[in-house]
This record gives sequence, C-alpha cells and structure tokens, in this order.
Amino acid sequence: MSEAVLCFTGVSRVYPAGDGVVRALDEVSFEVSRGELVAVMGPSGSGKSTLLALAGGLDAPTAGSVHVEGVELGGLDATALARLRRDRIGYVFQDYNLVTDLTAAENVALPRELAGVGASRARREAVAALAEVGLSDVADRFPDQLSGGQQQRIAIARALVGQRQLVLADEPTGALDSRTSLAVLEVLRARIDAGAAGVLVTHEPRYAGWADRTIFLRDGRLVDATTRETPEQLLGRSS
Ligand SMILES: Nc1ncnc2c1ncn2[C@@H]1O[C@H](COP(=O)(O)OP(=O)(O)OP(=O)(O)O)[C@@H](O)[C@H]1O
Repeated sequence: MSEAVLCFTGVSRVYPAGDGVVRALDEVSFEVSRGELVAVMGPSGSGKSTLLALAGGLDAPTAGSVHVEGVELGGLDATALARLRRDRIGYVFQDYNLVTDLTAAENVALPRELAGVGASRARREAVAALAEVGLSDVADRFPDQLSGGQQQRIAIARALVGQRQLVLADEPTGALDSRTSLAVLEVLRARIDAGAAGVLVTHEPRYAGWADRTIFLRDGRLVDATTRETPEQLLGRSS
C-alpha cells in the first residue's frame, strides 16, 4: 500500500475572469508521504494558496483528483468531507483565526470537541498539544493576552491536536521574529518526523530548508525540478 498521505493527480483549478479564465493551478501532480515535509515556493499569484486549499478540501479542483490517505476528496459528500477535514487534516493559516472569547486550551480543544470527543479528553489532548509547542503555562489565557508568536503557536497546536495526519501550513511564520519562526518550524518538523505528512507554503528559502523537498510553482504549473533556473529566478527575483 502506498505511504502517500496526499496525492494530487493532474489537478487544475480554473477561475472565470472577465472574458477569459485564470488557471490558478494547471495539471499539477505530486505526492507527500508519511514522515515527509514538502515546501511549496513560487512568486505571488503562482497558485500556492490554491494548492493548499485544494489539499485541505476547502476548494475543489475543476479537473484531476486529490486523495488524502487514499480517499478521493471529490468522492465525498459534504458531511464526510467535513469529518475528514476535522479529524485528519490540520490547517495553519497566515492569520491565526483563534476564537477570541475562548482560552488557549479551549481553542485547541475545539476541533476535538467538534469531533465528538468528550470534554475532559479534549482538554487533556489540548494540554498535551500546548505542551508540544511549549505553551503549557498560558493554557488558560485568552488570545488578546498573548503575543503574536504565542498566538501562532496556539494555532499550530490546534492544527496538530488529535490524530491529524496531514498538516497544511500557509506561511505559518508570517510576521513572526526569526526565533519564534524557528520554534514554529521545530514543532512542525517534530510532528512530521513522528509520522504525519506536511505541506509548507513559504517565501523564505531558509524556511524551505526545513522541508525534505521543495516544489516550485509558476503560473499554476509545477516547474521541472531539473530546470537550470536558480531558486531565486524561479521565485521571480533577479540574481
Ligand atoms: N477566487 C478567485 N477568483 C479568481 N481568481 C482567483 C481566485 N483565487 C485566486 N485567483 C487567482 O489564481 C491565481 C493563484 O492565486 P493564489 O492565491 O493561489 O496564489 P499564491 O501563489 O498563493 O499568491 P500569494 O503568494 O500572493 O499568496 C492568481 O492569479 C489569483 O489572482
């Protein structure tokens, strides 16, 4: 059996735009295996966020298929897709999306409670996930009593809590200072090493260095890894 946790096969996402269309993703195929972190890089507008939204079942392809742990997302009804997203996929957004009137521990426990886990077990799992990101001591604080870096680590804990096997991170280090960014990446890397699979969208080559492999997008297409262009050229920066 394949160890692929995420599999894109000929995936396209086309948006109508004026008289024509925008090919946000154009026949993209790749896999991410258990224990593997794949970085996605590319210039602004190249399709990175679209790729992540399709991987997380937040959006559907116009062609091709997306499989998570062998299940084709397009074959699921809305309820089954919501369950799979809730139980198996952790999503870290650029903005933290924490619920402001819940404590840190309650924010992290929320997806588990929504999954039907009892309140005390959800709390235990949340406390364990907060410990994993080094924030046991702020479990009972509210988001506005925490720094941006702490809020982002709580968002990571929420993405990791429970049995999530696929972690999707969109610029998770966003506005964080470099020390906090490294802490976030260490947490992500540790969970992947423990057997999950991850996709990390980043503009920063030094953060992509935490991944096992980097794939490059340009105009919605995967750029051949054997290209002679330098990473800087692929990212649209002159070298
Ligand atoms: N809802 C939409 N309707 C129409 N076009 C869209 C929509 N969402 C994205 N696009 C277009 O699809 C392309 C890819 O967008 P996407 O947000 O995936 O790029 P990105 O690489 O994540 O960019 P950035 O680095 O700036 O976040 C862009 O040309 C964008 O304008």
